[in-house]
Amino acid sequence: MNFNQVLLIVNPISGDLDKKQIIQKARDYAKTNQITIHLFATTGEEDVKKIQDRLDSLKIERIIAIGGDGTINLVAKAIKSYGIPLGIIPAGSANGLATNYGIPESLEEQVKIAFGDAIFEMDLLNINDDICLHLSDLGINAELIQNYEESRFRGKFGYLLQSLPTLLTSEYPFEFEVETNFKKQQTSGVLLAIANANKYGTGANINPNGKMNDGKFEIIIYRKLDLAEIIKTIRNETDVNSDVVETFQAEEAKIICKTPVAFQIDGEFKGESSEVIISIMNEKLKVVVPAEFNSQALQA
Ligand SMILES: Nc1ncnc2c1ncn2[C@@H]1O[C@H](COP(=O)(O)OP(=O)(O)OP(=O)(O)O)[C@@H](O)[C@H]1O
Repeated sequence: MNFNQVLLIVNPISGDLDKKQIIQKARDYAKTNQITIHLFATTGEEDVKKIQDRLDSLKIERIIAIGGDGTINLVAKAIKSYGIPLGIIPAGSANGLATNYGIPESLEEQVKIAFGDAIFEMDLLNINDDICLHLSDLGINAELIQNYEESRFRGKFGYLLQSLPTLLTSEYPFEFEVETNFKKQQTSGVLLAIANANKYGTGANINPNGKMNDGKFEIIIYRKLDLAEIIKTIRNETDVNSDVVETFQAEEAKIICKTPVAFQIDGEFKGESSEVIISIMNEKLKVVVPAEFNSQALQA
């Protein structure tokens, strides 16, 4: 281990989970390896600036984030220009990025990986001047996130509870004009995803051929709600019907919605949007991943 100063960033409310045990495991691991831990608990107010203040005053060499996708997103926003590797201990209701990296369920292993030395440099997307690591979308999934955020119930159960009401009240299909550096087209669909990664936190693999370090992203359009095709996607079958799902790659893109459509980035609802502009950021994020992920990614 060639580092000593670690900033442990914990979201105390994510996933409706108590983080004491996770923090203790990280402290135990650090103590055994003569590593110093600095603890920062997010507050939901100006966390990006507060994290940067810590990085400016302490000589931090490794950051470990404990939270869900929203937490990882805000940490990435804070640290992207510092070049410090980020370990992830998933503890949210949605842990999509951790699912993409194959971070295991066992806390023991998660801690070991977060302190480990397999580093993957991932692309970051700039979407309407916000940062996106994982997946963003317009349409029915963002409506589900909006309904979840407005409801009283947190965690996975909260999402389940909002699924049916979202389906019943959604005014899909939505009309999109998509312009990339390669083509321009009019289309309509229930969901338009902008994918840096492959899978949602549920494991649904909507973008099996996407790579997080290729300087590109994928636009995936679900034209209609077709259960058979959705099941194929979840099972990771690649012969999805192109009448239902269309995927194409881009390096930059602009999406115009005929009427404003619900929009989310990395699981955080961003309101309704009628224009979405996407590009790849100059900065990359160094993520500490399981060694197996890196050996597969570098072979591919
Ligand atoms: N102490 C806090 N109190 C309230 N909100 C917080 C706090 N710390 C961070 N947040 C907010 O938590 C959100 C990130 O939560 P994250 O996505 O990591 O967990 P989650 O369990 O998946 O979240 P959610 O249940 O909202 O989907 C961010 O919007 C962030 O601003």
